[in-house]
Amino acid sequence: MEIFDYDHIVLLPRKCRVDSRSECDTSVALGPRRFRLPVVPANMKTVIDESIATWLAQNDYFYVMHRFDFDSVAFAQRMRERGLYVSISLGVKPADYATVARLRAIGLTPEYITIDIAHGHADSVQRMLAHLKEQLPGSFVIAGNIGTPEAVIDLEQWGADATKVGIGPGKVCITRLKTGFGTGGWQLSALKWCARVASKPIIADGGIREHGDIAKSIRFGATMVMIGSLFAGHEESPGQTVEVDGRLYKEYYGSASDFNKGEYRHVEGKRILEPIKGRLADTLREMQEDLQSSISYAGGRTLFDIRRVNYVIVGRDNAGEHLLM
Ligand SMILES: NC(=O)C1=CN([C@@H]2O[C@H](COP(=O)(O)OP(=O)(O)OC[C@H]3O[C@@H](n4cnc5c(N)ncnc54)[C@H](OP(=O)(O)O)[C@@H]3O)[C@@H](O)[C@H]2O)C=CC1
Ligand SMILES: Nc1nc2c(ncn2[C@@H]2O[C@H](COP(=O)(O)O)[C@@H](O)[C@H]2O)c(=O)[nH]1
Repeated sequence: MEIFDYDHIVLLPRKCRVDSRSECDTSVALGPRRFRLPVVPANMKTVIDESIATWLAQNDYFYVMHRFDFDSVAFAQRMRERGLYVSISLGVKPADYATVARLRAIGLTPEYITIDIAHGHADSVQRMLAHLKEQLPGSFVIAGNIGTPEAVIDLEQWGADATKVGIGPGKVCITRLKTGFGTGGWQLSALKWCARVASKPIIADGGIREHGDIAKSIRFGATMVMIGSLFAGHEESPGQTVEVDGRLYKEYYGSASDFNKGEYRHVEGKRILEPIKGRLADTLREMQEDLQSSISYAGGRTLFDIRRVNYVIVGRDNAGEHLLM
């Protein structure tokens, strides 16, 4: 198996089929809706809050609200009152079952539910998937996080409508250091490996450092990418603003960090500072423009035309040209 990450891959252009990049369509369907970009901010406390979720939903972007110290049912009701789609996160503990019961009691079926735990290839996820399919059958359920083809096959069989791939590639992840496990350092080839067996959409989660990494994820089988660090440093990001030597930063911490948990137990995340770089809307616009360029370099007009291109591996022992998957 080839092992590589985002840094090691360059995609190869094909003859251009458009006169302007504005002809290239970056939109993607996921479940019941179509979104402007195959990009979703991570469901983390320092990346998304209710006001960002509302803005994203109003502007046809996908969002997944985080689940930490947060009433997901009240949030879902407020989104409904605003006429917006609902996309929440769940764990697998009794409190998460209580959330499902409350949603059912008020007759509110979220369009999207993301089951999001550290080791998603687990009986606890199978039980929650079965429960959701019984109690809220109208919801599109994303389950993770996982990092192997076996896990993709199991989660899909257990009822997941999409899987989320990525264990430890994130910027504030320390899973690989603390446990020795994960897809950190080879996330892109782990994605390729998982995509080969997937029959449903994959969300590639973690390790995106440049806008071009979005196109690379699509090339290797992702339908959507989840991004934390690139979104955490905006003016409206929920993390605390910190000034260091006259420069402004936003704090960005892992969901499994002591900063999120409030205690130092089973810590697999850390806290860093991201330089503040303007407004979220401007970054999303730039991502869209860059992805339109990617589609044009792929000789395409629509997002998944990117999957047709060849690639080279650079800066690795096994460098060389590679044909289609
Ligand atoms: N993508 C990644 O690499 C990682 C992401 N995270 C994120 O951090 C957040 C918190 O995650 P998590 O702590 O799982 O959520 P929760 O605190 O909701 O815990 C979920 C459940 O899974 C159990 N659990 C957690 N890790 C393992 C494991 N390795 N083996 C067996 N059981 C486990 C927990 O029990 P107990 O605590 O008693 O073991 C708990 O019952 C999530 O958003 C998750 O996605 C966390 C780590 C890695
Ligand atoms: N191992 C850990 N992974 C975490 C933690 N908190 C979040 N995450 C994952 O990181 C991505 C974001 O990655 P980035 O490279 O875009 O910054 C996020 O979606 C989670 O899957 C954590 O505490 N430990």
